[in-house]
Amino acid sequence: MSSGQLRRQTSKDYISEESCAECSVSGEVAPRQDVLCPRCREMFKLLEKAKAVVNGAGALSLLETEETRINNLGKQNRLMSRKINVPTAILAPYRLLILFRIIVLGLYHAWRIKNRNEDAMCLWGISVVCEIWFSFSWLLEQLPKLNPTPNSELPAIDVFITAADPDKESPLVTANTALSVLAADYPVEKLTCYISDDAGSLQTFEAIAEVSSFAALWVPFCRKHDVEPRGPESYFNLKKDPYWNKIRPDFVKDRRKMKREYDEFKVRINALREAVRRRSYAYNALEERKVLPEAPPPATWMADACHWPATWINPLPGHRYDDHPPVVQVMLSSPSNESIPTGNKEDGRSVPSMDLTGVNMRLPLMVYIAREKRPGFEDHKKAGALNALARASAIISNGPFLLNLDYDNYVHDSLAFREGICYMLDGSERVCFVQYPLRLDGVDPSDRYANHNNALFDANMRALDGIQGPFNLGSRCLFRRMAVYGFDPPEASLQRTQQLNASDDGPSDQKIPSTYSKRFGNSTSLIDSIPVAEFQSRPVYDRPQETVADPRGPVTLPSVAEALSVISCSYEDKTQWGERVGWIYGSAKEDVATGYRMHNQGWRSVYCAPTERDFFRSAAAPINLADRLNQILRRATGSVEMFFSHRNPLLVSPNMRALQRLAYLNHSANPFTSVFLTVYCFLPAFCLLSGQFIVQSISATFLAYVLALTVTLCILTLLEIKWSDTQFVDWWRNEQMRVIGGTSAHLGALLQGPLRVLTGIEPSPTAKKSSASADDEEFAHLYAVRWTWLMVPPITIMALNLIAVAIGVSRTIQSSSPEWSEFLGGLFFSFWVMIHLHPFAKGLMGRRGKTPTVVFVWSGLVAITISLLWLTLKSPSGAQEIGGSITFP
Ligand SMILES: O=c1ccn([C@@H]2O[C@H](COP(=O)(O)OP(=O)(O)O[C@H]3O[C@H](CO)[C@@H](O)[C@H](O)[C@H]3O)[C@@H](O)[C@H]2O)c(=O)[nH]1
Repeated sequence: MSSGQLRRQTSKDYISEESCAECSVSGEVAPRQDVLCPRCREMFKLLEKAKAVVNGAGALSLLETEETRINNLGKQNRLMSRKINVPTAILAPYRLLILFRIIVLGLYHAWRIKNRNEDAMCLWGISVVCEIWFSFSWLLEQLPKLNPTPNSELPAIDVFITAADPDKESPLVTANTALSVLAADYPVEKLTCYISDDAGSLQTFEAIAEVSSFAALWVPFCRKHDVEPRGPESYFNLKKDPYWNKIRPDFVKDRRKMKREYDEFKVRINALREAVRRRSYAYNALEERKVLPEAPPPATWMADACHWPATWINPLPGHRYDDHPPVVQVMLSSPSNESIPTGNKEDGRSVPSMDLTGVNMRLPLMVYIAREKRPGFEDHKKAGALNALARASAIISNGPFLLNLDYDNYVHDSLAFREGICYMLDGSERVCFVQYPLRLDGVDPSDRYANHNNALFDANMRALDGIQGPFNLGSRCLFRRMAVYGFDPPEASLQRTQQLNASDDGPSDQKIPSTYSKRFGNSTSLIDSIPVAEFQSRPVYDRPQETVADPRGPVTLPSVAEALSVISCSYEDKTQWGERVGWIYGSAKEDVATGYRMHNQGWRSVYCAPTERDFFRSAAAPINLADRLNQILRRATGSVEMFFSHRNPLLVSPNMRALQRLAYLNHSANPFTSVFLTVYCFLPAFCLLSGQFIVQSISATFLAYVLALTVTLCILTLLEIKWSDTQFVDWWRNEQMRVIGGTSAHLGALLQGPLRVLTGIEPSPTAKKSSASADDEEFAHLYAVRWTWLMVPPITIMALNLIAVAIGVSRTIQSSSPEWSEFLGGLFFSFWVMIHLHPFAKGLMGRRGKTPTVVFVWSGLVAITISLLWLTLKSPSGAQEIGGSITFP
């Protein structure tokens, strides 16, 4: 199939006109080549050629032939995406307000520095430093939002699903993700689904085998009745009427049959754990010896009594539990395949795909991959798994685009792949990846811990889309394979190739593919699959047929053997995988680091987040307070690591735009705000305890500044809510989590980050609550109270503020000359802190008041210690009267 046909397919239903969206010229020629769409650019070149054949007889016929060619080209290559600007009525006041607020902030800080609080220099000094940092931090966050794009109304492959541990990540959830990919609306011969199983677990393998059988029913059902979403769990759990808009009379019968089949499928998947356990050596050993052998790892037998190849029968000394040999197994063959070759085992399953009426229907290719794990080799977690998938897929299917999904991120809208791929094919050869937002199922209705994170997904990422593009967020990201391989964007690549050709020396790894082995490793099949750099700079439709057409032939045994070799542990030795090639190693945030490398090379990314539809959703979310704090801790640790690494955004190359650089700087420096924020949250308590305030007197000037800063912030927020199409409640939850995370997990990250840079210890993964594993009570996990040391600072802040309010009230009431303004200032300030910590307090209470006693003991002790410390510091003589009646020794 030609690229033109592919484009026409992907643009189906979206483009009804032929005019150029970039230059707004229909069939005419605009003067500047750099603002033209590919079609107009061709027209422009054509006129230039015609002019060159001055008055010659050939001019007219040349013009006619070229015109016909371009018209055909134009028809095939209509633009499929367009950028919609934020209305000026919102953007202009938004930018003006930012400017105005910067001026007010400048004046406010000057005023604050000039007007010292001589009575409480300590309070004054700390508050001024904190406020200056907040302004700096606000600037870092606000400036990249100067040029947002609201929504992209747009019309997507080698899909990677990563799974790590079937005990923590339900195989049923992984199976649902795989089914949603297989049922996506994309040409089956163009779609390959890879499931990476880092545990090499037979349980996951057999679940995927079940998927391949069930897909033969599920995919035809989805296509026949056009059902959405195409993950069966989410489809059968839909709250809306399933029969709405369905006109085929056999729908009711088919749906009932599918529901029965899916229930049986679930039972089979859920029974696998026990079934596999019974077949494992470890289980037998446990049964016999009543102890689980620590090492060597257990050998396991498959259902047909064959040895499961991802376990050793005779393990070597030193093998750990999760060590295993590599496995590549083609579970569903591509349409052109006659037989299914397997790596390590001979019993390939071929599943006939029958639709509900008994007619054969083709299914996409599906491959199970477990990369090798051995003692002495670092596995690099998810980044390592993705790099192994990138190499194996290059040999098996070599799709020019890669889409990666966490085990729980299923395709919610069947058009998701088509939409994303349109951005890639639109002549936007500089686009390295298209990022989709994360939308969650199973979050409590009030979204207590801001799990939906709409401020990030709908405001910050959209804002970056107006600069150089959103960050890579780890999952739901469609990559250009060449960008993953670490190549420069087309123009830079072309320039470099030309320079190299001219000078004919230098590090020519883009010119002489023989040096590729140092970069990509020794697999000749892998190196042969990399198209030569020359085609990088040409539009997709202008490249030789073989670089854009389906490169997949039948998956042969030699290619499976080669795929096995590139997923061995030692393959990456002395190569650039994990550094200049593939996903970056050594970072808790391999995603952001990988996207950062690409932006630094001059690539741009695109955000694909239409408001009216969710392309991907996640079936699991950390809705428990402790889990959420640990998730924030892990992410913030990645940010701190980035700050202290050679990827510090202050050191970027000139290829990265200034505002994009600021956005990365804000991302990596953000946890430092926690120090100032924590100190600032203690200030109201200190104010109330001491009877002082952060300014000497609450004057009209001070109030005017506070009012101006608050009002501008409110209007900015309203405008931001408007252009990002979010709700006020999303913004407010985000603000609360910013304070909760800032006073807990971010502080932890500041301790853990540098330690990790020095020691390289990996943080533990995030625990998530899967909606597919139903609890007796809905959102029961939300109310479970679990202790983590990250809770100590916010508990202390709350306790101290409460004690201070009590002391402040008592002193003011009993005093003969009460300092009302200082008291009210401190009270308001304290209230501000407490309402931000409200979700945290609720999280501590649980549902039935089952808060661990340690929480109260800790909070009481720390709060009393700090109060006494403060009073002692205030009164060196050792005795001071507070409020006339309360005295401290
Ligand atoms: O050794 C590993 C560890 C994890 N995974 C998979 O990676 C995905 C993410 O897991 P993990 O990183 O433990 O969970 P989270 O903390 O939830 O990950 C968030 O944060 C990561 C780092 O920023 C991103 O890559 C993820 O997309 C994002 O969901 C899951 O599908 C895992 O199965 C592996 O394949 N191998």
